[in-house]
Amino acid sequence: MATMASVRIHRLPPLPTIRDLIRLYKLRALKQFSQNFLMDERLTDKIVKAAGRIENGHVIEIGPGPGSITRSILRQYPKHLVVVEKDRRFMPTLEILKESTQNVIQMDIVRDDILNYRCEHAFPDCHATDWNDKNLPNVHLIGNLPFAISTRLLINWIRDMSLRQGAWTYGRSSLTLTFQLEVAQRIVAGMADDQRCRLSLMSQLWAKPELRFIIPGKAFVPKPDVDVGVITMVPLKTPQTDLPFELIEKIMRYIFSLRQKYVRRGIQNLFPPTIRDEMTVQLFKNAEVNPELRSFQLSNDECVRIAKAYHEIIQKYPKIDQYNYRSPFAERLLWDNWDLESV
Ligand SMILES: C[S@@+](CC[C@H](N)C(=O)[O-])C[C@H]1O[C@@H](n2cnc3c(N)ncnc32)[C@H](O)[C@@H]1O
Repeated sequence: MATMASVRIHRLPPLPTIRDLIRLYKLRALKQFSQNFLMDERLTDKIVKAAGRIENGHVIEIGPGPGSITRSILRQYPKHLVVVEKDRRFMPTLEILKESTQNVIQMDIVRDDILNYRCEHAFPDCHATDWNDKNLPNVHLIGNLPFAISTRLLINWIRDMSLRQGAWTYGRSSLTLTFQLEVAQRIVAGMADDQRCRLSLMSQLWAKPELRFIIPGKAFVPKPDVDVGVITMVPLKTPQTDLPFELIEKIMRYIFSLRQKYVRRGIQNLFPPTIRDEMTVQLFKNAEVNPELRSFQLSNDECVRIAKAYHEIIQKYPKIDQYNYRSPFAERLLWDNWDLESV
C-alpha cells in the first residue's frame, strides 16, 4: 500500500443528495434502524474534528448509512477504517467509497449489527498502547448513533472499558458519538444537576465525557423531534472505582430509583424486609454518606462509597445479593423469616 504522503485521495464521489437517496434507496428512512441522516458536510467534518487527530489512525464508524460522516473521516486519512452498518441498502454506496480510496486507506465494510460486532478483531495490525501511557492510542469509535440503541451501546462500551476488552484492548480508545440532547446532558450531568442519573455515574466513573456541541434537529433528514448532542469520551487512566461494573450498575440503579425521595429509600430495597432498617443504617454509616440527601445531590465519590459499603456487606452475607424486591410475591415470601443469624 502506498504511503499517506505519496498518495492523496484526489476526489471522493459526491455525497448523494436527498433526491438520490430517495431514488437509490427508495428512502423511506427506516424507523426500525433509527435512521436520521446528516447531509451537511460542515457538521460531519465538525464531528470528526471533535475526535481529535485521526490521521494514520484506526477508526470504527458505527452506522455509516449513505456515508456522510464516512467521507469526513476518509478526508482525514486514517490508516484503517472499519464501518459497521446493518442496512444492506447502503452497501453499494459504501463500496464506491472503498474503491475510491483503496490505494490510500484500508476500508472494511462490515454488514452486521453493532451490538454483535467484536471491536477487538477490527485491527489485527494495531499495537496496543499501555493504559497508563500519557499518549492515547490513535483508535477511535465515531458515529451518529441510531437513537433506539444508543444508551444500550454506551453501557456495553463502558463495561468493555472497565474490563479493558473490545475496543479497549488497544488502550484508552476514544469515543465520539451523537445522542439525543437530553441523553447527552444526562451523560455529563454533575453533582446537583437535576439531569443527573445512573447514566451520568456510569459514564463518569470510568471515563471523562464532554458535551462538545449541539446539532439542531433540523439538520437531519428526516428531522427528529429533538436536538442532538455530540459527546466525546476518553477512558480515565485511573477509574473512580475498582469495583466490578455489574455491582456499580446495580447500586446506581437503586440510588437513582426514587429521585425525589431520600437516597436511603431506594437503597433500603436492596435488603429483605427483616433486616432492611438495620442494614440500611449500617450501610450509610459505613459509607459516611448522609442518607437524607436526594440522589442527584450525591457526588461521584459518595455514590462509590455507597457501592463499596454494599460490597462489604455482601462479602460477609453473600445471600443478600440474591434478594430482589421486584421478584414475584411467592419468591419474596421465602425471605420473610430470613435473618443474619440464619446464614
Ligand atoms: C442516525 S443514522 C446515521 C447515518 C449516517 N451516519 C449519517 O450520519 O447520516 C444511524 C445509522 O445506523 C444504522 N444502524 C441502525 N441500527 C444499527 C445496528 N444495530 N448496527 C449497525 N448499524 C445500525 C442505520 O441503518 C443508519 O445508517
